[in-house]
Amino acid sequence: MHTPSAPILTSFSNPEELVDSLARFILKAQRESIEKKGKFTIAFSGGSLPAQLEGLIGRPGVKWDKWQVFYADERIVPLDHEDSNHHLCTSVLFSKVPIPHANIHPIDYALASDPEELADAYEKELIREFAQKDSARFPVFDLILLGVGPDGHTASLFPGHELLSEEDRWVAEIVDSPKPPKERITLTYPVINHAARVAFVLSGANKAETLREVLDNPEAGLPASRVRPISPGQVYWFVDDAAAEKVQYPKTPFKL
Ligand SMILES: O=C1O[C@H](COP(=O)(O)O)[C@@H](O)[C@H](O)[C@H]1O
Repeated sequence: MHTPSAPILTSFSNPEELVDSLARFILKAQRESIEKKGKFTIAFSGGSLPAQLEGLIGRPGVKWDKWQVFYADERIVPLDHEDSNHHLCTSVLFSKVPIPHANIHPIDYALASDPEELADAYEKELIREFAQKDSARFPVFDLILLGVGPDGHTASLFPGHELLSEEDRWVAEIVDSPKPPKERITLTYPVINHAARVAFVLSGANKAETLREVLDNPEAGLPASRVRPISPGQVYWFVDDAAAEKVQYPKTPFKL
């Protein structure tokens, strides 16, 4: 009944085409969400992802005032620190578009000395946006944008980590991240897998082996393989040809 749909993989031969198609995809998701609910809820990752979003800058039709932006994961560092995903997204995208400040939801760094409290506070921020936790078991993001590290981690869900089996919390802290900085928060699988859409964005030959393992060998259970939104949710992969070099998984031409 709630069997996840198969991931949709699209590979692009040039970077401009990837960036433009991703922006068009996001715009369509935004349009559908605003038509239904009058707003667009989206979660951003850090790493290499924000640079792929430049197709949104200056694009007609983006209703920035309707966006509610959260982070799929965040490093527990000051918001203007070079390791902060919020800082990265702000410098690459948010500072260049007319998004109201109040529509962006960063972590509360004042709680940094207690990562669990910080994660709980971020969960409360989500509850305020999405409804009471009791009435809505998990929030349904309109779109979650994810990257994948070479080890197959996504958001701050790392291979072999106990957080991979979190079933209850919306947001969890991690204090032993194998990739620095050690202290972070992350959306959990129940949240990611309740999203209406999840889009992975991946580029470069250094991700080719990871993509092969994630899509051709999901039984290995790498964190990115476990992202399978329940129906009618859908997971999309936007990759370049270099990243797609080794994968056997069938590719689908891009269409909106
Ligand atoms: O640490 C992180 O890594 C992942 C992957 O980063 P990438 O640079 O290999 O794309 C990223 O998606 C996540 O948000 C970040 O905190």
